[in-house]
Amino acid sequence: MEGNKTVERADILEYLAFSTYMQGNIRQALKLTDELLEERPNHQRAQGNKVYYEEALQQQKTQKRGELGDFMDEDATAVEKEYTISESMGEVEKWQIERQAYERLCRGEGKLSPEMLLKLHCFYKTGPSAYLRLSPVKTEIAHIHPTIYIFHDILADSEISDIKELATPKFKRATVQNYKTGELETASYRISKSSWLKAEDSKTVEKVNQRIEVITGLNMQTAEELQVANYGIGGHYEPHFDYARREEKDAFKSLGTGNRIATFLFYMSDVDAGGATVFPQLELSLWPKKGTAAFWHNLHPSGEGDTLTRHAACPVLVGTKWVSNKWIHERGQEFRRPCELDPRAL
Ligand SMILES: O=C(O)CCC(=O)C(=O)O
Ligand SMILES: [Fe+2]
Repeated sequence: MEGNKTVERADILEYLAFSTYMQGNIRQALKLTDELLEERPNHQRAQGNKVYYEEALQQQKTQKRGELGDFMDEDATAVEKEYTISESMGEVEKWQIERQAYERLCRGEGKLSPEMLLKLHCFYKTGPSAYLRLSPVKTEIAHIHPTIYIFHDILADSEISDIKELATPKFKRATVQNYKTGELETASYRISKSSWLKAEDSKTVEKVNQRIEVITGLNMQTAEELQVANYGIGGHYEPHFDYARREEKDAFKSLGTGNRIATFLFYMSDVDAGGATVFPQLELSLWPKKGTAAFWHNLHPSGEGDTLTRHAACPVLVGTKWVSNKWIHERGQEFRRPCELDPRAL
């Protein structure tokens, strides 16, 4: 990419401004146009667009005052489209803040605090099982409280090709669960293709499941099958929890294995640009690297959901992104990750 100088920065800024405008974020479109004009003060279309965006912004402000009250910020256009229905202003504002963090982290502009950075470290995980003693796993701590682990060189290229080959013929558009009706449906906030692989499907899938068990110390008997997902350009999954909240109707009921206690996420490709997994409340972006995996607990040891684990898959900008997820459930972990009475215990 670095060597490819065929596109002018000014052109990128112009297109980016227009597409940002089309998504409803006029203020950002104006900001990008100002940036373009700083570089090219005589850019005619940019001069015209600036006036146009300024007027649109003014118009939007007047409209919004009528609809939502004086304190609504103009940046909320995109928010409004999906969120006005019955949510209170507090919810809208929260959504807006999260949206800004999501976009910032996707651009790679997250900043972990110096205190956090001091605590991050790497080590070889050598126990407790004999497997790990013989074959230690390169482990990186990417965040503390909640602890987010990155395991390096955890999948071989040959295993990745096997998994891709098995998954591809079964791909379907990915769905989400409607939290009111419990139905699975497609949604514009999750764009990818996915399929599920059983351990019985192949020796590779069976071995991969065993590896997750050894590394996490958690029981795989109650885990979901291995989900494989592929994101094309623009593919993404907006901020969400992997675990079910109390108000969600019958989530995971048919499985009978409780909530999703933990997530194990394999990266099965590098991504040329975009495609990070981001945690908006943690200032954390994880960049896909073929053969690595991320792991975190979604629930506190009390069984209470850890809201800080809310995360998203950023849009792929260049290239394609492959991941596979193993969602590990509560049942079967009673002695491996014992409960705590304190709801917030770590
Ligand atoms: O693809 C990613 O980076 C994250 C995917 C994810 O969060 C999910 O499928 O639940
Ligand atoms: Fe997720």
